[in-house]
Amino acid sequence: MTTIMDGKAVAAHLSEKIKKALSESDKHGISPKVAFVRVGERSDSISYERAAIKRFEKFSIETEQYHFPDDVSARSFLSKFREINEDYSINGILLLQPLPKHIDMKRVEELMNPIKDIDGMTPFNLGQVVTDEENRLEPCTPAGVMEMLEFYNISLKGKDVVVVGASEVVGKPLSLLFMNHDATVTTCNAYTNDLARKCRQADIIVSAAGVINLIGADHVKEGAVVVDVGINFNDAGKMVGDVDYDAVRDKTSYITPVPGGVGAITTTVLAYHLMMATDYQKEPVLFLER
Ligand SMILES: Nc1nc2c(c(=O)[nH]1)N[C@@H](CN(C=O)c1ccc(C(=O)N[C@@H](CCC(=O)O)C(=O)O)cc1)CN2
Repeated sequence: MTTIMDGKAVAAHLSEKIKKALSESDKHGISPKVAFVRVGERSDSISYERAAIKRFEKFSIETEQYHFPDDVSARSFLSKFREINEDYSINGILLLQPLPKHIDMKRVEELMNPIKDIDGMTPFNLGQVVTDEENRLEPCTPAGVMEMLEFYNISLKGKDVVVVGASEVVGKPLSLLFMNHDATVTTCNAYTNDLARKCRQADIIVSAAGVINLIGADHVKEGAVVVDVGINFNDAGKMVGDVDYDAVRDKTSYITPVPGGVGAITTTVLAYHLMMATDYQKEPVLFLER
């Protein structure tokens, strides 16, 4: 029997913790604020930002949006970014990725205050994933995958995991999170030979490649867990994942749909990270239960 993993249920569970933290922070007169920073008009960035704003509004969390044209000079962008970073009223920053090529992402990552980095992209926060520190700010999508697996009591120790996609925002940190749980991880990329054979060896497959129908029935062994992190839009403008869901579903023990799977958790993780970030910034007034 296949269990369809429900991202909304996981998000609802996490939302309770956020509401509790918000009510505690309110008692101390603390109102968290998040800044969204976007350069250009990429449709994936716009839809992620829109979804995140909607989520924050549901929690009545204040948001500020900073939009720059695609051709903004690197100098002028970095100068404004510095201001946002140093603004004491802003507790968390989400920088929509990717940036246009003429802006050096490494410069921005190094510049961002790790304590405001609610999407865990700075070298400091990624380093904390490597060393498996507690209470860290990790990238939201990988964190959402872990929340999903934990919610459904899927054990990771000793499991063979294949992560398809090696991006800095999802694939690489996600592979590290699995390693921290004592899983054996294979990280595949666009050059991987015989992807189907590698995937068939996996107890858990996570696809984060951004390629429609990349994972078919031939990639999945009977009883495997399949997590689809892909957010793609097909020719009809419908949101679809990387997995050929109808072809794969009956072979799996657990599977995530798109939409309604991991994507439905990510923005709630972002809100939770904002509470963590605010909590650190307001020490010694700690209001988040750990
Ligand atoms: N700083 C980052 N920027 C971007 C990231 C990221 O992880 N960090 N990822 C992409 C995300 N993305 C498209 O590529 C994207 C993600 C989520 C949504 C969305 O509409 N989410 C909905 C629910 C979707 C679902 O149920 O699966 C929601 O959260 O309510 C759109 C696009 C872009 N940039």
